[in-house]
Amino acid sequence: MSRLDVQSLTKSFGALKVTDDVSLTVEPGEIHAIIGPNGAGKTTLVAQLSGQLKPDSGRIRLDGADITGLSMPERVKRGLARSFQITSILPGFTVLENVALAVQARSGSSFRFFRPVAGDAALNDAAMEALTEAGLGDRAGVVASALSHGEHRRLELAIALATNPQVLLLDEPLAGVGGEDAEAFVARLRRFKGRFAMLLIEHDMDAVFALADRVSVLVYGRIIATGTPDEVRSDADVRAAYLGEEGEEMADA
Ligand SMILES: Nc1ncnc2c1ncn2[C@@H]1O[C@H](COP(=O)(O)OP(=O)(O)OP(=O)(O)O)[C@@H](O)[C@H]1O
Repeated sequence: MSRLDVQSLTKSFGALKVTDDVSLTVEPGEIHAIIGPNGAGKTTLVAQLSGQLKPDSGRIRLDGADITGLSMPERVKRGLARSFQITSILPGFTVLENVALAVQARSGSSFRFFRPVAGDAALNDAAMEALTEAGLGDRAGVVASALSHGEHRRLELAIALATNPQVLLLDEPLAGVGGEDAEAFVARLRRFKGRFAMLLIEHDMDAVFALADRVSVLVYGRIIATGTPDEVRSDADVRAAYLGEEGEEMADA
């Protein structure tokens, strides 16, 4: 199992420092959640970890190896995968084809994109296994456009699982998912606990406090606190940063 180690990461957009000297670790098998108000820089941080965005300075290490300069496909090959907040699913393809195609594309072999997926048995087996684990095994042959929103989110999870992650970056996996679907999703993520590490960005405080081993709080690009859910919940700085509705939500969680 792998460990992600982030040291003094910084990133500015013009005069706006969106990632301000961020250091954190995701230990093997750990779920480390990042919470913070809207615009705190959570998505920008994940984009730098996944290789989508280049940091201005700082280092990202996976199992001690410096991956700061690696491309997204190279990071995926080493076991660092990202489940996307923005849906990147092809509506006209089946659920199974979507997983198989995405795995090909994300592992850097996008030139094979239009090769008949049905011919690649190993790829299909891996895709099917990931779908089953994500709770979509019975929808494999359905076109993706027929999926509900909650099923779409599970398909995104399946795509990430199919790349066999050691560290999985989850950017708001519960966005737009409510009620029982959200509870089932949280239960599903809990089952993966210990198998690979997860960095979880999520606004749903119930989910964060139910899942996370540690929580870091990002405010204006800086981590103001890191600790167990209980430690973070009782931290005065964190409560001040979450004044209002979310603060109450945090106190209740
Ligand atoms: N490409 C960009 N160019 C300029 N500014 C950007 C860019 N991307 C993000 N920002 C700004 O950086 C800040 C952090 O944005 P980011 O999306 O990372 O925050 P967030 O914590 O993920 O927010 P949310 O919880 O609303 O998703 C915001 O002020 C945003 O407007």
